[in-house]
Amino acid sequence: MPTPNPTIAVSAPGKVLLAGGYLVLDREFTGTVFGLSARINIVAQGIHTSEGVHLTEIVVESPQFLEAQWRYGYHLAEEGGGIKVTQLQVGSRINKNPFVETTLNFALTYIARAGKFRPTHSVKSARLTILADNDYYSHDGSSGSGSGNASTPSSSSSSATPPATPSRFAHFPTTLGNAHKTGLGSSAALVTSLSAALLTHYLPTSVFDLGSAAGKRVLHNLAQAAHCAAQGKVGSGFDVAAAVYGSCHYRRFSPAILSTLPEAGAPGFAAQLERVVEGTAPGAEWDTEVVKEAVRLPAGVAMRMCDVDCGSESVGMAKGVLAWRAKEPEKAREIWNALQARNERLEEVLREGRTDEIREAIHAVRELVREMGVRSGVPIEPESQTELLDALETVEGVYGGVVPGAGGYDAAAILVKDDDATVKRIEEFLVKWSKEKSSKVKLMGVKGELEGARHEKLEVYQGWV
Ligand SMILES: Nc1ncnc2c1ncn2[C@@H]1O[C@H](COP(=O)(O)OP(=O)(O)O)[C@@H](O)[C@H]1O
Ligand SMILES: C[C@@](O)(CCOP(=O)(O)OP(=O)(O)O)CC(=O)O
Repeated sequence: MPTPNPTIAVSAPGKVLLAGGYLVLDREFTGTVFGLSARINIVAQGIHTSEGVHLTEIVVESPQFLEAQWRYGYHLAEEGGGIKVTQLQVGSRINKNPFVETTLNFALTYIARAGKFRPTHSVKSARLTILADNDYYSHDGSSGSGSGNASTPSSSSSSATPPATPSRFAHFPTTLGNAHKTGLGSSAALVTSLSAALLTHYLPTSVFDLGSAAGKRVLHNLAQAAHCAAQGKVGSGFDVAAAVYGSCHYRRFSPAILSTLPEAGAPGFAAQLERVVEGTAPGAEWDTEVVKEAVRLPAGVAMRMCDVDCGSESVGMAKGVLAWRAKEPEKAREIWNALQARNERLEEVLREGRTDEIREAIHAVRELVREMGVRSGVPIEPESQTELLDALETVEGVYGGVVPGAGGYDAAAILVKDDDATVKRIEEFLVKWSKEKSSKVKLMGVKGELEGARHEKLEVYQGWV
């Protein structure tokens, strides 16, 4: 009887781009990336079948949500196309999850190559359970911190039994498609943690070790490739870098690295994926730069996020900024060079613990971000956000804040004194502010955190798997 693959748990953090929005799309510039305490957790376990039953199936489920189970059969695609999954129907209809499906195609194909598996049979059936920390989503129009959003387990139609006591993982009485995302990078954290879970479950530690530098590199390259394929575009990849490495100074990879890769299941996909992931494909060596030591917070300072109840579309925003850059290349270069220097200065002030310089360093960054916004006609730091950030600075214990990532109306990242009294003052201020401005601004529970993808203890997920 072959030994079953072990039951394991891993997690990967969400992201926030504190500085370097837009610039980080270009390899000439960099981004200041923070990992977050909100994680996507995955438990991977074998599926036990009675003797003689040949079942080959991968089941992925998100028991926090309604109708969130995806079942797949799999086969070896012809002409070296790798392992390709086919979704099986659950109930009356097929409910697609392109991020899960693409990750399975990529990760299982790589695992079969790297583990030198014989044809499909050696990939055994498995069940993967996804548990997302509550701050990734809000519902009932509210964005909560901690487990405030938890509803009773009885509203579940899922097969798993949630624990009876309020837990770290809320039960959202909605489908994933209807859940309101808070913008913490759920898809990148999901693709990364699902890849890490599959690699750890199927491969011996001698081939893949999440705790090693080589393991992190393989995970990063695989997750970037799968995430780009699933979202149908190549972004800067800072969100996947945050999920793998946690907080870091990030320079993107050359997009050409992924252009050599056939579609999952197409002839030659398996061999080329292995080369791309291992960085041995000629002309496709990875040039990502991740400097973890560069990004730190001063002792006693925390990075917190505010959720502003109002969505903005960052894809259209990036198009607008890049169109301006193409139209006014000289001015854009001048602003981006200056902004890069100011972003690096902010990073340095934080790293070196110069707390009394944080506010001024943030003001310098925001000034040029606003200029880029005005010139491109894109609301990167719109007036309502300028007002909010300026007003937050009047709260004792708040050093300053920015519109993170692409900017827009929906979030603020703030640097604050890391104590309960400051949190209380901010919460009180935001209640008053929301009333006065007829908007909904909330302090989320999530904090900046340094660590990236990691192993977790199975006990944490008791009652869910
Ligand atoms: N908890 C989860 N379980 C399963 N899939 C998830 C989960 N969270 C996110 N996803 C996947 O990620 C997609 C959201 O990705 P996207 O719209 O890019 O948002 P984000 O900006 O949060 O990354 C979902 O449609 C789903 O496919
Ligand atoms: C414009 C960007 O540089 C930053 C966007 O950061 P956000 O955190 O706003 O991203 P989304 O999660 O995709 O909404 C694009 C990029 O780097 O890919």
